[in-house]
Amino acid sequence: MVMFALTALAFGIAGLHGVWRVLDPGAAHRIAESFADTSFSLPQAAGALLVVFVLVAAGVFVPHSVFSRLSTPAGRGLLAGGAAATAVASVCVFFFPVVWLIWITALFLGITTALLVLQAPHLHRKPWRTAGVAAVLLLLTTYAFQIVGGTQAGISGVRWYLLIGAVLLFVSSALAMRAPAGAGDPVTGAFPAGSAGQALRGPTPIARPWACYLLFGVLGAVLALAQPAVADHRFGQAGFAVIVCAAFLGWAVGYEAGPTFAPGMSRPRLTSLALLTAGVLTLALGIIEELSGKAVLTAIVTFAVGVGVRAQRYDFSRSIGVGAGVVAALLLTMLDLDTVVALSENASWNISATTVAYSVVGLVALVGGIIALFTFSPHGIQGLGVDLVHAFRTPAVAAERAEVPAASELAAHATEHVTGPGFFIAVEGGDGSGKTTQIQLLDEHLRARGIGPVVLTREPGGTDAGRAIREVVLGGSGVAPRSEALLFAADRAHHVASLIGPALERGETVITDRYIDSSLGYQSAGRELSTEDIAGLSRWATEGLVPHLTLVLDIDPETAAQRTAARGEENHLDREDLAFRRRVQEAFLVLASREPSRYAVIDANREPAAVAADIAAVVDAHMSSRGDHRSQNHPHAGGLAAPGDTAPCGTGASGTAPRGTVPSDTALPGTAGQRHGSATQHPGSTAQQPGNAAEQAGNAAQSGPSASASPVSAPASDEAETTVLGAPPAGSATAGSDPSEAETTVLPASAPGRGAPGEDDPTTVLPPAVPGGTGFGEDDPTTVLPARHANRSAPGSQPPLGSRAPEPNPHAAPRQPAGPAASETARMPVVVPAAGTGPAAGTDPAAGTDPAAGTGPAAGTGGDAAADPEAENAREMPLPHFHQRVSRDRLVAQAELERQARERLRQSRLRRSGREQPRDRGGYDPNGGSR
Ligand SMILES: Nc1ncnc2c1ncn2[C@@H]1O[C@H](COP(=O)(O)OP(=O)(O)OP(=O)(O)O)[C@@H](O)[C@H]1O
Ligand SMILES: Cc1cn([C@H]2C[C@H](O)[C@@H](COP(=O)(O)O)O2)c(=O)[nH]c1=O
Repeated sequence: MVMFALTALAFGIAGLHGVWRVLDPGAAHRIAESFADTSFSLPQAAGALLVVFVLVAAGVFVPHSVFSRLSTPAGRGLLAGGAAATAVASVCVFFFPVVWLIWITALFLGITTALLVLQAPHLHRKPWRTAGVAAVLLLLTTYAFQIVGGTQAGISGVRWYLLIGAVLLFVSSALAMRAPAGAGDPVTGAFPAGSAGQALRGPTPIARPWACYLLFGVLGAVLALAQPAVADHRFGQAGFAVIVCAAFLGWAVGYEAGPTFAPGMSRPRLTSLALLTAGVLTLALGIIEELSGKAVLTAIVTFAVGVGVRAQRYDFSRSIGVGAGVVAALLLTMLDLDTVVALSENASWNISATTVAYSVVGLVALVGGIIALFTFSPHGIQGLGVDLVHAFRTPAVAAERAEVPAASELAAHATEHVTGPGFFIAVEGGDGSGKTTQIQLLDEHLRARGIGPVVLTREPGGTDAGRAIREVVLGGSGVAPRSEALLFAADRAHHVASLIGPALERGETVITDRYIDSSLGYQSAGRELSTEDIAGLSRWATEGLVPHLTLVLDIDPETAAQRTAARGEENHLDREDLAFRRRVQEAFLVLASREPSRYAVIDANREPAAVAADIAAVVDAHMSSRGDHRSQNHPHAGGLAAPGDTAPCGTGASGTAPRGTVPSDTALPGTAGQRHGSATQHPGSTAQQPGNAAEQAGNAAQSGPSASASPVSAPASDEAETTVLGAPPAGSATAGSDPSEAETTVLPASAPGRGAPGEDDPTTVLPPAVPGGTGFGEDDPTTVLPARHANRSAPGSQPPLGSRAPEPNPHAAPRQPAGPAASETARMPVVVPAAGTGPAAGTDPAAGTDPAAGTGPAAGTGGDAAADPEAENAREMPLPHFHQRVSRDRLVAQAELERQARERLRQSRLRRSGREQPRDRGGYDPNGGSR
């Protein structure tokens, strides 16, 4: 907002300046004369600028490895020294503005920046915040000078600006020295606000990041060309500041808006179109010869860059792209070019070096954008029209992708099952965090309190079938990542259906050593599989059952690694490297920060007894706030909650295990996917409003008796070292109970086992072919189209809704034979999973008819995804694709189809009341038994 206001102000001043010039024609003449007098040479200036840039870059890059070995106090001392040295050099430039002094200052500046980034990496993440403020300062300084002394005076403004910078550097140097030791050092269990998404996203490589490099290249070029263009067109130094401000502004808005921008468009396509747009507008930048036009176009170009790069998960250095763009642009500017091309009798085009530079960069981006349109998306240009038509609409699917799924899906799931009155605890944490040890201690604690029965179980391997799966998935060197994900989900499905669900129905307390979050941590954050798919898979496997309480044992990954190494029994996952462990650990923390009412983060670096004491306190608080109805070994003491009951605390539905809130966007916190954690409720009961940790903490403070009675306090933020997350407000919100909210989900990704379209139903919106496949993810390459007579090919394909009993048993899903055998023959070649997208690939008879289907290893070949570049790309774009040519009429009808599908879904949920009886009982004791 500050940037906006200041830039608006600057434009206002520019406007006034223009008026003044119009009112005083002599002034314009004088300015032109003063330029004519100078011996300014653009090629030389561009060369000098290039050296400045290279020296800054050298300073930023070269010493990293040296500095990173320094201890914190030494690093801080060096930072203070660097700032002081830069300040001294800047003062020297002020008095002796010679070019070699400017270069020395540039080198110092680079080194100081490198030191700063090492000490405070978060400062580097959104450069427009810091550089933007500097640009606005420059704008104000140079305008002030130009208004008083004319265009030429703007140059003196730059010198004074340098002096202001020097003073600020002296001050910051002193502050850096005085900062208390340890300030800003990371603490376990905490992550800097805003960095969670980045932390969890981790280094997610994309197969072909060249489009992102090109986008950053355009950004570098337009920034670098601002000064030469200004000199070329004699806009004055303030003109430079205007263009730079516009560039930062556009970039910032684009980057922030990126995840939600054009929600109806697939992300690879958005990136491609952004590149294409940036190319066209950069070309235009070369043609336009007027300041405000240049500034506005620059802002739109950088906006496109922001949107385009943010639409991708990426793991590459933006500095490389920006650096290449800067160097290319400045080298082109050094060409000594100045030609006038007559366009007509009255119009001519002045081709200068900057014009050429803009044009070349724009052309490269334009060509790159066109190539990206064909190759970046797995679909090529197929469906481009659909994406364009739907780009700015927020159909249900697009809305899910953008912002809302958790709440709506919760509401949807809440109507499906009522689980028994038991209490469900999951213990999560990295390998060696002490889960097994703590579960034993918790069991003892509950036993001492007279709470029982308590079922101790684990994943994988809580059941007989699960033990066989454990052997497969953890034995030897493991299986392919996707198989791994499916096997964990398979174990979980059976675990819930045969052990956890029935135990909860009986009113028992279930403590599981790992649950859904482990899949999100290991397979999504760790293995870097799509979070959407992993969440969807678990959601489907568990039919949305989530624990009342999840205890996250937060441990320094190095300590945990030492513990597992000392213990001696390591599986292949235990032996993953530290980066992997860190990603897993951070994923748990992100998940916990989403739903503080359902999570507690415990510092597990401490002695077992201290950890156990915290856990006992948290569990006691949660249990007592629920009425602790099982404390007399009295199964079903709590009974089933009647619709309309109010949950005594926000841990879930009243007396029931909550269903549904499997976070589906863990890779995107702080972005479009920043969906708030939620708890679900039995219909009619109060539901917790989606909200962030801080909001919920705030709510808790004002909440009713249950919250205030709890000995556990809600955290003020998610940065507490040991975050003991307390009970949320009793009547915190009611939004989730609004049936209309359920309607915001069209056949959610969570439900491959239900809601399949009826073949006889012409108004069915095709559900996803794989869990999570509705396209909610940032990396979703598809637009979901309505389809008729299409069959699902998801794991556990279901018969169409129309063929099911009128009152379908919601537990029926897992019983359906999975895989190809269950797929019915498609009457139309509609569902063709993309190459390598999952188990369904190759199962559709239409696969052979689609060119894309045969390209990937999964299309019937069963090849290794990791080995194949195509498959590697598919790994990033793992959602199903609907290769159907869509008629215009159908597109027009889509909104109506979705509405009808929603209505039917809502009706069918309302009708559902069946409940499956347990089929398989088992139990797990970490020591081999159960009690
Ligand atoms: N608080 C603690 N301090 C030191 N050592 C501990 C602590 N808790 C557990 N340990 C030891 O660390 C090792 C791993 O503990 P434990 O098996 O409980 O962890 P885990 O999280 O269940 O591991 P995994 O996930 O690999 O099964 C064991 O040797 C255990 O004795
Ligand atoms: C449930 C689940 C587990 N894992 C991994 C995590 C561990 O490395 C092993 C289980 O070993 P433990 O000694 O029983 O903790 O499996 C996973 O990657 N994904 C999951 O969903």
